[in-house]
Amino acid sequence: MLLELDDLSLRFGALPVLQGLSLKLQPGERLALLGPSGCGKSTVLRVLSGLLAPGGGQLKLARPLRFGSMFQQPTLLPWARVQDNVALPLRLQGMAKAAARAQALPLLERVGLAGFAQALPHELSGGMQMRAAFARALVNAPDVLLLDEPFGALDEITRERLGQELLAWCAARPELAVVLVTHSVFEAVALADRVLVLGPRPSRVLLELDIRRERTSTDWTRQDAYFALVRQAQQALADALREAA
Ligand SMILES: Nc1ncnc2c1ncn2[C@@H]1O[C@H](COP(=O)(O)OP(=O)(O)OP(=O)(O)O)[C@@H](O)[C@H]1O
Repeated sequence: MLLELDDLSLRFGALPVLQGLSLKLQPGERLALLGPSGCGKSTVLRVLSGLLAPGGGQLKLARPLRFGSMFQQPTLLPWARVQDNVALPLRLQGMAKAAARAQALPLLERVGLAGFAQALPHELSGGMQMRAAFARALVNAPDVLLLDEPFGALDEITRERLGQELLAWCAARPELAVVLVTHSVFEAVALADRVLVLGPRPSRVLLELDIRRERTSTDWTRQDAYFALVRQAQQALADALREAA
């Protein structure tokens, strides 16, 4: 076990957001979180990374963990070159500029942006900016990647391609664990090993789907089992939305 949330509860002032939420993450596992808008998915990511303290319950870490994060917007510094944007987490850890830049370069190559190291963010397309954000999330060799709707603002084709690149990256780094927040049931079942459907606020886990048991190595998103799991998650989500309404 890499990390565990045990019976988490959290409120913002008078607003109870999470109540009795438990989850576990194993090394190398990809976990997707689905749930109605505002149910607290981003809040769970903030608790996992230590940005928010649980109100009740516990966050247990197997050891001190490194986290990398990526959001719906690339959040690149507009005045900094792509290479410096990617190197930023290392600079914030105190690494010297030259060393941080050198460490950023192979990641830029890996995400297909080697030729754009000296470009400014506005010179990149939306998909390329997300690639730069992906490289930045990976530059400090994280144990856990926290992804908050990272492909949500992209067109369908770029979205699918980046999803495939995420899977390729995970295959190359078998120890890397991922928590993916998404609104897309299709994306969750396509990319994750396990899918958790959260209920309306105060939120807890309503349904857990184990994708690994069913997943095929090739053409997974064309299999009947894929669509059966998508339907199951859709049903749970529809129930949660009805409850929320
Ligand atoms: N810092 C904060 N202060 C007060 N309320 C907050 C804060 N952060 C989030 N909230 C509230 O907590 C609830 C959960 O927010 P959160 O962003 O975690 O939901 P979400 O499930 O990620 O939403 P969405 O799917 O729409 O992105 C919302 O009602 C939100 O308004």
